[in-house]
Amino acid sequence: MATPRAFLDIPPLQAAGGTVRLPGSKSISNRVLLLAGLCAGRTRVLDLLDSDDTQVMLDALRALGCDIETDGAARVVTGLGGRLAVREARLFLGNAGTAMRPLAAALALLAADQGGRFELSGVPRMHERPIGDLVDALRPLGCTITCLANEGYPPLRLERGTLKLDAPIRVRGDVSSQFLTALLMALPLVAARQSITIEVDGELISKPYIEITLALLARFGISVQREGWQRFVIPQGSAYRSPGEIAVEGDASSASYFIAAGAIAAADTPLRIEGVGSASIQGDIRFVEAARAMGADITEEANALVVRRGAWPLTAITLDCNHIPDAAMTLAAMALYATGTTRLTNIASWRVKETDRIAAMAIELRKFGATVLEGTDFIEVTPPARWQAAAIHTYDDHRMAMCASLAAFNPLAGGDVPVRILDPRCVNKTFPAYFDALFGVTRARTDRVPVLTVDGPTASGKGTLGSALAERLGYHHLDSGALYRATALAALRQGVPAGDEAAVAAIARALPLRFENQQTLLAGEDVSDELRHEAVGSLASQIAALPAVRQALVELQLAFRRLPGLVADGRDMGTVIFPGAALKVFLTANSEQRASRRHKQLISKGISANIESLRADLEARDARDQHRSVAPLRPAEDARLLDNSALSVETSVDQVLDWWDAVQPFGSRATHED
Ligand SMILES: O=C(O)C1=C[C@@H](OP(=O)(O)O)[C@@H](O)[C@H](O)C1
Ligand SMILES: C=C(OP(=O)(O)O)C(=O)O
Repeated sequence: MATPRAFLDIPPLQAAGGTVRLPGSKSISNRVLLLAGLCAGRTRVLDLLDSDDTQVMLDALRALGCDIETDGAARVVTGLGGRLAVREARLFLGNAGTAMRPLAAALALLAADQGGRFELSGVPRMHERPIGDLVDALRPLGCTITCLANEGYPPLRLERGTLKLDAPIRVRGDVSSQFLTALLMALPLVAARQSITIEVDGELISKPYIEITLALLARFGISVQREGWQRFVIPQGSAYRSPGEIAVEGDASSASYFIAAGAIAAADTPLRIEGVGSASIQGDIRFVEAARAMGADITEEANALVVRRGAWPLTAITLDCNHIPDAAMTLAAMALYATGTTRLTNIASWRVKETDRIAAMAIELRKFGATVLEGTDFIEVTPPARWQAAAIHTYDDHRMAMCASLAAFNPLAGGDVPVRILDPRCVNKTFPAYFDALFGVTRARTDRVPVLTVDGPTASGKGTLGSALAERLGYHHLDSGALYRATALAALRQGVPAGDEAAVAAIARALPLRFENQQTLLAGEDVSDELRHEAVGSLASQIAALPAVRQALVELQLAFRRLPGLVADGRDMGTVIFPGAALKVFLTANSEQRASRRHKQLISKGISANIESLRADLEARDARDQHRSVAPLRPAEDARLLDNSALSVETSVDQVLDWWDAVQPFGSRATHED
């Protein structure tokens, strides 16, 4: 399933269970990439996260002259060995704090020491995320840093300076721990001749992220000496040494959504989460303790977690969340299922992350009917007395989208409403396949999984329309014609004649067919092009008239109705297979148009064709389809008719989406600002 652009509607969810594999940790991935890029030689990185945040780091390293190869599932980074290969670059770092802050420190030191001019920028929100404390720590060292728009914020320009490293370096840690992390990762670059001391001013937040930094520095040969959280010393002569190969753990913050799903909805089957466990170096693994306090039953393995529903409803908690700032957002979503009021404190940093997360969470959770109280550094959530369907703004914040998806379990707490996630692609920051993963381990009542059917005669463009709609809605796509064509192809290959109904039905029943990445695979072989051949098409039309064959394919077609929804195109989708579909479209076009489209399609594939005979053939097929006794081709009584003879594909798609929106619980207004 492709994540749609505008919104994703999640039907009410009933249960969670099964196995999910986590993507790599963002915090580890970007640290490992930077350290591999700064040290000498090659580092093979396994299980790297592939997402927007790591993409900007990879692009930046490439722009700086690091060689990055793909070797099977691994990435191999050849580092700079502490010497700038490129003296000037403009680096775009999106909204990745783990790229902006550490790269700013490393390039500020390198540019000051070796000469150079680097500009670091990001998305507009990145230019509102503070970096002043890091700039203030680096300037006294002789780094030349200019804030190009507002003092204390990116974009930044970094240029030649004169380094003075004798005095301890002071940094504030109460706005973000990433400033200290940035210094710890960058300063070994200049620690050859003297030890370097960093002193933290004030209370350090998000401390466990410093533990990740120290653990990974150790893997790269740097052993930092420390006195609590106040003083860190990088010994003289420190130099990065590649570990050769390093594997990235699954992301513990990403695990939190599935831990929550298990705590809320794994009542029958446990939810197994693979990729992190008790051996994790990520602080967010301590989300497990918070989830347990709310009632989750969690068994920890070294690299996996098994979650079951424990206490139900969940128990409200009051918790200082400073140590788990990211995963704490998930507790706010779990609070929707708790008895009483959950209070999450010491989370002021939420206000300077991807969005003002305290404000955003308060506004959006209220839409479900929850009572939410916010303060400068806390949030209190009391569950809805009555659940309301809501369209949730995500503010380009991946965690807002992932947290909001958990509200779809509302049937387990007396609700029965779908959840609309606006701009769901924001999950690309750290977890591009989030919704696939979620739908892989959750279940809704079949009749709540929405279906949109598109029926119509041959060459009416229903396949094109169906797949475009599925893409826009983020739904699965069933091209039911392909099932008949694949049965026909299999029959042709096995020499079974169309007249042998029982034998063709047996082939249909056991059809080893899969749809994957726009390909149709028959027994593992890509037959997408072959299915379009006229011989296959005309046999398909003949066997589609056989009742036993149609019956054999019913189960297979019904099985396509999976979360989050289905667009099914064919000839009897709305009349026979999915008679309860929320929207049925009957697509037509005149035979002249259809013959001309089919002609173009064949010619573009290098297959010669005669337009007149195609048209005669189409009309003969229409007659056969309309008059067959089983499931004849006709519009369902409640179908919307769409004649696309004079319409572009985009116009047809927009028309159907308008109809679709009108039958949704939210109505079309819910997608706009409200
Ligand atoms: O160092 C890191 O990898 C991170 C530190 C935390 O930021 P703060 O230190 O700003 O709280 C966290 O929120 C962020 O997602 C990742
Ligand atoms: C705060 C986050 O990201 P960043 O690394 O950009 O700070 C986050 O992922 O929740």
